[in-house]
Amino acid sequence: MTGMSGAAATRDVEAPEHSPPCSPSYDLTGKVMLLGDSGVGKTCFLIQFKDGAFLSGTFIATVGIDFRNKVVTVDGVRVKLQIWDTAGQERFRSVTHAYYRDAQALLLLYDITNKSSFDNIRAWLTEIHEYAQRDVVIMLLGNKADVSSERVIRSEDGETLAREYGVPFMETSAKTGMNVELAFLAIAKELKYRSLWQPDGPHFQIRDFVESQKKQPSCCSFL
Ligand SMILES: Nc1nc2c(ncn2[C@@H]2O[C@H](COP(=O)(O)OP(=O)(O)OP(=O)(O)O)[C@@H](O)[C@H]2O)c(=O)[nH]1
Repeated sequence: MTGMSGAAATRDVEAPEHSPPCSPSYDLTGKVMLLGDSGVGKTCFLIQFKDGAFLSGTFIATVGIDFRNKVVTVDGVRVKLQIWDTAGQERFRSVTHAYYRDAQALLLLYDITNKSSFDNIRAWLTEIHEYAQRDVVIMLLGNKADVSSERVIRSEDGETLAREYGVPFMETSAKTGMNVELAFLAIAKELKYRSLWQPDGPHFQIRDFVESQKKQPSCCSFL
């Protein structure tokens, strides 16, 4: 009933009068995918958002694709985010391509301590443009911002790349939780805005919202 396909989130239709008197626990749904090289922290990012916990210890690569749901409330509207955690390993790409089409939003992660994960962002964006909806919401995230001693990608480099592609950007930490909730909140707000859009209604710019709300890592970028 509340599932969405296509580029815009859908509103729940009102239940017919003969339906049982239970209201759905959300007003909109949206499908979000986490993308990026293996090891950038996609699974940890999702678990931090969903459970407020950080998975440390042995790294177990995702096999194929997995998902979790979480409802966030933005401006009184409950948005159920269905979040798909994809495997970053090359051998699973053909599996994940099939899921791009229905996604309303994509969180594209690199690891600030891993240069190749940053260099591969352009290839990820090419893939996104090939397989995803044209108006999919994309956000670029530089994860592991807590590991400042091993930083190899400056925050400015992330900013510059994001500006080139016209997407919002912030650095995040799945370990400390920095900016994790904000990333999903911004997506939920954008989906709500698109779903309720009216020519004379309020205006929402996801990039401005992210810029005004994002936290910077406690230690500045010094590279
Ligand atoms: N310090 C720190 N470590 C992190 C962070 N996010 C993830 N890690 C670590 O990075 C490793 C990889 O994390 P995952 O979340 O499994 O990476 P992934 O992107 O899901 O990898 P695939 O499933 O192979 O695509 C794990 O050892 C995590 O503990 C972070 O924000 N900070």
